[in-house]
Amino acid sequence: MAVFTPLSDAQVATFLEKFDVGRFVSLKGVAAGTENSTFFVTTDRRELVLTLFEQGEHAELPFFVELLDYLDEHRLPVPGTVHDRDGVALHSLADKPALLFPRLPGRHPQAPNLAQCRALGDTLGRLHKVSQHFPGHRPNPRDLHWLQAMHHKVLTYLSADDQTLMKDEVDDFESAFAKHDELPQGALHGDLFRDNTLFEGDTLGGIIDFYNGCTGDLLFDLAIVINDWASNEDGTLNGERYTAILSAYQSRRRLTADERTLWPTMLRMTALRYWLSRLLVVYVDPPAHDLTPHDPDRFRTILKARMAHGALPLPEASS
Ligand SMILES: Nc1ncnc2c1ncn2[C@@H]1O[C@H](COP(=O)(O)OP(=O)(O)OP(=O)(O)O)[C@@H](O)[C@H]1O
Ligand SMILES: N[C@@H](CCO)C(=O)O
Repeated sequence: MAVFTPLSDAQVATFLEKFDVGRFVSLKGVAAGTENSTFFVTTDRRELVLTLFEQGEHAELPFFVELLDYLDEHRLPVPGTVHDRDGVALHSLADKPALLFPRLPGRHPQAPNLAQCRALGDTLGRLHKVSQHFPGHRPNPRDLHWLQAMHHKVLTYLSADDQTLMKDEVDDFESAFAKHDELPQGALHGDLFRDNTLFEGDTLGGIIDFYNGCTGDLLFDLAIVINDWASNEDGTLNGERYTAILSAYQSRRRLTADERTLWPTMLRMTALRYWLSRLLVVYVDPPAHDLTPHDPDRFRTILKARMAHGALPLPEASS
């Protein structure tokens, strides 16, 4: 379930009058999603998505609007926000911050094929190329500093072996990153899992859910993608998907020497980032709503596989 605040047809019809989007026809709550209330809205002119923000830092919403609009202006397949007749995107509805988006086409891929992996790698490479010039600023809220500060909170729930594993890994990341200058920076999606993409066949119709968006190491975003898109059931890397994503990505943006050196560490660090965030949801800060949390062990398995086997060699750019 992902409608925490129900809306009536009349409320939405009145809300839409601020915008030049046509007349209200119908409203449907969207079942997917865990954080916000999402609705599909049909008017006599178009299909829209209405999001009510239920939690998180509302002060950061203007950053997300700027980022989405910037990427949309640069022709990335993201839902740029719909602005009202006065040019305002961010509104309030049912006492919650509200944004209206175009509804993008497609479905989330469960088992992405290689053409879909290439499309994702190519689009992420393009996104990172333009996002290096994005003027906004929001420090990555899930970076190494966060890992250092937060991992203490879950240690008590872990076996002695897992406690050692987590502490040693965080120390290792710290010394690996300390040896290098700052990596290439830009705006990141920050959570680019398969269920935040929409595909029509092999065409990437949209990247959604930018609410982990921030600015920081571009390599962080790429490592999140590889761990979710190119991991086998046992956590090991799927070589074909790995190569398809990374060669398409590098045809848009070649990794620097420092990024190549830190790549195996970044894969481990982003695996631990999700192991930890999922453990925090299960043990420390469970959601108020009755939702099944994501499985933390999935990312422990991925972390252990990266520790055992490292990364596969980085492919060259595809032509
Ligand atoms: N612009 C869009 N076009 C088409 N579908 C969309 C769009 N935005 C959201 N959706 C649909 O609504 C669902 C929930 O949206 P979203 O992922 O933003 O919610 P959320 O509550 O932030 O979820 P979570 O953080 O758990 O992924 C998506 O899985 C997708 O199916
Ligand atoms: N993609 C996240 C959930 C949304 O932030 C996870 O899989 O844990």
